[in-house]
Order: sequence, then structure tokens, then C-alpha cells
Amino acid sequence: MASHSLHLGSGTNTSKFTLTEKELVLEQPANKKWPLVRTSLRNVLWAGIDDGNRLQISVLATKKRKSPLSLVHVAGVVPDADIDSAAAFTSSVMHSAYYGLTPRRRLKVIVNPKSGPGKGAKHFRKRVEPIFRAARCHVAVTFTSRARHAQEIAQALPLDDFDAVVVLSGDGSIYEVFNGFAAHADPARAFRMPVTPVPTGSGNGSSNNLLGREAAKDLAMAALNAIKGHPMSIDLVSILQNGKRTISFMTSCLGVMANLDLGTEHLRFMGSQRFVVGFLREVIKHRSYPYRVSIKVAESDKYKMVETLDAVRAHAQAVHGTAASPYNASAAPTSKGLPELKHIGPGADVDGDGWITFAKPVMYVYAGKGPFVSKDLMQFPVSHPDDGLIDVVISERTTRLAMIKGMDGSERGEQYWMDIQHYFKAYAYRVEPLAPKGYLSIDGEAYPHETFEAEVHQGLGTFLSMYGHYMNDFSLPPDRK
Ligand SMILES: Nc1ncnc2c1ncn2[C@@H]1O[C@H](COP(=O)(O)OP(=O)(O)OP(=O)(O)O)[C@@H](O)[C@H]1O
Repeated sequence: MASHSLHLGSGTNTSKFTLTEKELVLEQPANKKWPLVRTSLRNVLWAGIDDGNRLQISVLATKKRKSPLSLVHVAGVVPDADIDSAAAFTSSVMHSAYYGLTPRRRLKVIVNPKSGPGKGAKHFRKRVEPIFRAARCHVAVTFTSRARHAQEIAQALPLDDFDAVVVLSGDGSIYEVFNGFAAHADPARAFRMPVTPVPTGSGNGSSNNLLGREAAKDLAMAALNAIKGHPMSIDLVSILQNGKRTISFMTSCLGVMANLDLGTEHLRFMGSQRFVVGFLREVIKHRSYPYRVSIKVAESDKYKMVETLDAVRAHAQAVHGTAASPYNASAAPTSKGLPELKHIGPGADVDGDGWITFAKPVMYVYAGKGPFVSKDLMQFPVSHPDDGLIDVVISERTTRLAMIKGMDGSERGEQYWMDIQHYFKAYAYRVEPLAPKGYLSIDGEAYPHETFEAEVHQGLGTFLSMYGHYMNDFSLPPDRK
């Protein structure tokens, strides 16, 4: 029987626990630090009775609305007379807190101790692991000891043993995990294993996309997503270069934006500030870069892309975590191996129907899935997780002053409206560098600065999300609403 309140003790020190439709309220007058906790059911990690009579409740909660989530434990011996009511109450709490989810997830945790400012291991031990333990998750952790280690782990991952892969890193290690899945004995099934980032790198674009810019500052929110997020299908992108096929989940860039990523590796200790320093260096150099870019275009009207944003998200949110979600609707994968390439590869005709070509010196070419590429740059404000399209931006050269001004508001995606930014939604694209020197960065990895092709695979990969869509605010300018 559902039970919605529990009183333990007597007199002024009576502890009262109340379960409402949306919240768990813990009133403990004797608890000096947390006499009153009111937290959303999403933040409830565990409630139960251990050893026959020990009440255990663990939640994440804040004292002030904007402060980071703290881990709060309630523990105490339940008198014999109250054990049945305590058991009924905790079971109601667990039922409500994990509605549509399975508690005690089995998590494969990969920690890159070298990512960003190098605090991944410390953050795991101090902030993340205690939350997983409080939620009674089964945690199998590996600290990566070298580049490509995350890829090896993903490639050999026993898929039946885990419910999700948690990656404490920046975006580079997530790239490795998806490429490990591509090389797995059963890639189609491997790609349905949910991956979820905990941001300890420099850019952390994927965490910003899944949690939102503010929430991504709080490692507890990322840990909570690993426990409470539902699988969300995401598009992955095949990159073909010199006959080699790799998988990208996030961005490809050339020109200024590649220089400020790959050209600032030595400034890793600065965290995300390294990208600002890199950008200022590019402003001083003020160069343009020649490419031939061919795009199989699905949409090129910036206003239309923004107009559909809210409706697409509302639908995604409504079906997220239900049988109708794209993740469940596609059911178990039927084909083994990677999807066939339809638009690129030998015999592809980039001058054919639906393709456009752009060939002149530009400031940068940037293609990506997910709005944020770092916390300070919302490069693709109208990106959707699984629309089957990649957003491609070609930015023409502009004055130094306009480059600096373009930085202002970039965390809100305001550069999107600049006339020099040509924005496309694409099924596939191809870039041919017309000058030998330069950088090509794919998900932050250095690739040869040579011709490559890219094609999107709708819903191939899986993230965990508590929302069903990316978490960025973006809308039409006031004069067009
Ligand atoms: N123990 C290690 N020693 C050296 N390099 C490692 C180790 N473990 C992982 N790596 C490499 O570190 C690289 C960068 O990691 P990651 O992307 O996680 O951090 P980041 O580059 O700081 O963040 P972001 O991608 O968000 O900018 C990865 O490509 C991975 O191969």
C-alpha cells in the first residue's frame, strides 16, 4: 500500500518525512545542518531499510536555489513498532523517485585523469563516486592510463554487464568511446549502450548540451543524469578520409576555430579560458583559409530553423522515457555493423542533386551536433539530437572589430544571426582544403589537413538525458517574434 508520510520519534525532536507528488520533504529538528530538506523526486537517490531496522534515505538537495547540489543522508534506527510503516514509506519513495527507471544502475565509469586541468580523479572520488554509492549503483571504474585507453575499454565492453557508460573527461574521451563501439564485435548493440559525460575537461560541450550551461557547472547534476537520465538517441557522423572511416559525435572544424582548439593544447591547464586566448590570437593574425565545401542541404533558412525549434523539443520531451521515444521505438538493432554510406564514399557525386558548393577563402568551417561546443560558445543553437542532420556553418572573414564583437553573446548563440555566418542543416558534406597548411579538428582530435567527407546516421548513438532534448535557450530576435 502506498504510504506518503512517516513520523519517527516523539516530542519536539520527531522526524517527519513526507512524500508529495513532486517532492520529498525531510524534517529533522535534531539535525543541525539539514533540519529541513525539500527536494524534487528527481533528486532522491535512495530510500530503504537496511539490516532489518536501519532507515536510510539519500537525496541531493540545495540550501539556496542556485547553489550546487549537496548529498544529504538520513540514517537512524527504526523502533520495532514502526518498521512496517517505514518499509511501506521507503518503498513508496523509491517507486515515485524511480518511476519509469530501474534503480541501482550498473555503471562502467571511465575517468580520464589528464583531461582539462587534470582533476578528473579527484572529482570522481570526492563528488561523483559518493553519489553513485548513495544511489547503490554498481560501479566498475577504470582510470585511463594513456590516449586511446577509453576506446579500448569501449571496444571490449561486455554489453550485458552494464546499463550505461559514464565518462569523466572532456569531449575527447567520449569520441574515443564511440569509436570503440564502432570497432566492437557487435557495433549496432554497442551504440545502444547509453553514454553519459561528467564534465572534467576543457570544453565539455556534451555536458553543456545535456544539462544546460548553468547545471553543467555542477558535477552532481552530471552524476544524477547517470542515475536518472533516460536513453536518448543521438545522431552520429561517419567521417571518411583517405579510405579510413571514423565516428564523430560532435564537431568538425577548420580555419580559425580549429587553430584555437588544436593550437592551444599547451594551455590545457587554463580550462576553457584556453579557447578565449586562442581566439584572441586568431584575431591578431586575421587570416582567411581557402576550402571547397560541398553540402547536401536539407535547410538553409535560419528563421525557419529557429521557428521549428520549440515544437520539435516539446514533442521530444513528451515522448522521452516512454515507449514512443525514438530510442524505444527503434527497438533492438537488427543489423550488425556500421550503417551503409548513402551520400559519401567512392562514386559519390557531390555536384549532384541537392548538393551546393562554396569555394572561397573563409574564416572557418564548423560542423556539429549539439548547440554548445564549450560553455562559452553556442555554435549550433538550432541543433537537435536526432533529426538526422548536421549543422554546418561557414563563416566568412570579417574585420577584427567584428570578430571581437562576435565574441560578445557567443555563449547565447548570438553570432548565429551575423550575415557572415552561412548556416545549413545537412545530410552530408565534404571539405577540400585548398591550401596545404592548417588544422582539421574532429571532436577535438587532430586529423590530417586533407579532404574528408561526412555523413549523418540518424539516432545511431545513445546518450542519457533527463529532458529528451538539448538544453540551450534560443529564440527568434524580438522584431521577428
Ligand atoms: N592517462 C592519460 N594520459 C594522457 N592522455 C590521456 C590519458 N587518458 C586519456 N588521455 C587522452 O586525453 C585526451 C583529452 O581528453 P579529454 O577530451 O577528456 O579532455 P580535454 O581535451 O581537456 O577536454 P575537451 O575535449 O572538452 O576540450 C583524450 O583524447 C585521451 O586520449
